[in-house]
Amino acid sequence: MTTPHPQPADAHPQPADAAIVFDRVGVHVLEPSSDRRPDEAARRTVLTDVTCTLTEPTVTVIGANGSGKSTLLQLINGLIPADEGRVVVDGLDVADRGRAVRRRVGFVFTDPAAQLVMPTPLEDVELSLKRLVRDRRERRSRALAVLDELGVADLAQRSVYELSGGQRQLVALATVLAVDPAVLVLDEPTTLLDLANREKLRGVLADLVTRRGVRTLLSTHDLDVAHDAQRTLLIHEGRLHADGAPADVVAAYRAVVAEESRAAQGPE
Ligand SMILES: Nc1ncnc2c1ncn2[C@@H]1O[C@H](COP(=O)(O)OP(=O)(O)OP(=O)(O)O)[C@@H](O)[C@H]1O
Repeated sequence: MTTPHPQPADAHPQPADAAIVFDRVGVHVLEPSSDRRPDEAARRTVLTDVTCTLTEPTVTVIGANGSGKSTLLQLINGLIPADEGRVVVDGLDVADRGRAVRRRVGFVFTDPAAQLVMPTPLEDVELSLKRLVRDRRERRSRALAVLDELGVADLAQRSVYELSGGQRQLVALATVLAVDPAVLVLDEPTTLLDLANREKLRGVLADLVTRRGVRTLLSTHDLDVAHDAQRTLLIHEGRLHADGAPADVVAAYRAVVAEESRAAQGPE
C-alpha cells in the first residue's frame, strides 16, 4: 500500500519514501542441542520469508507466544540482524545505515528495566536528551515536559524502585519520546498496565500519531489494542500469515487458534 497520508501542520517531517520494508527477511538462531557437542549447534528458524512494505502511520503485530513478533520488531533498528533479506527504514538499509536508522526509530521494550538505568525518572529522560540538548536547564525542562505529557511528572524525582511496573513502562516511553523519534516501535507496551493506564497509553499513542506525525508499530496480545491500527500483521510460526485490516487479521488469528485446538484434540 502506498497511499500518502496527510500530515498535520506541526507534524514530524516524514520523507517521501517513509516506509518500513521487509524484503524476504529470515532470522535463524543457533540452538545447542543436548545430544551434540556444544559447537555442533542446530540452526532454528525464527522468521522466514517475511515480505511487506509498511507505509501506514499505525501498524500492529499479533501472534502467539514465540511466533516471532519481538524478533520482527527488533530487526527494525538492527537489535537483531537479518540473516536473509533486507530491512529498509525510510530508504535506509538497516544493515549498513544502522546508526542513522536508530536516530529515526525509538524502541520501547516490554520490560522497562531494559531502558531505565538512572536513579530517578527525571535523570533517565535527561540522559536520553544528553546528545541533543547541551544546556542542562533546557534539558531538565524538556524532560519534565515529556513526563508531564505522559501524566507521570509527579514521579519525576522518585526512586525508580518505588514505581509500579506500569509507571516504569510510562517512564520508559518518556525516555524514548524525549528524542522525538519519527517511528516509535513498542514491544507489547500494555502488558504491565492496568485498565486506566492502558487507555491512557492508547490515547497518548493516538495523539502522537495525529499531533506529532509519529508512526507507530507495536506488538500486542491485546486484541482491542490491535484494532487501534490501520494495518495489522499476523505472525504465525515465523511467517507472515495474514496482513491487512485489523478486523480481518484478528479473524484469521482466531481461525488459526481454533484449527490448532481442533488438531490438538485429535480425530473424533
Ligand atoms: N537469541 C535467541 N536465541 C535463541 N532463541 C531465540 C532468540 N531470540 C528469540 N528466540 C526464539 O525465537 C522465537 C520467537 O521469539 P520472539 O521473542 O520473537 O517471539 P514473540 O512472538 O515476541 O513471543 P511473545 O509473545 O512470547 O513475546 C522463540 O521461540 C524464542 O525462543
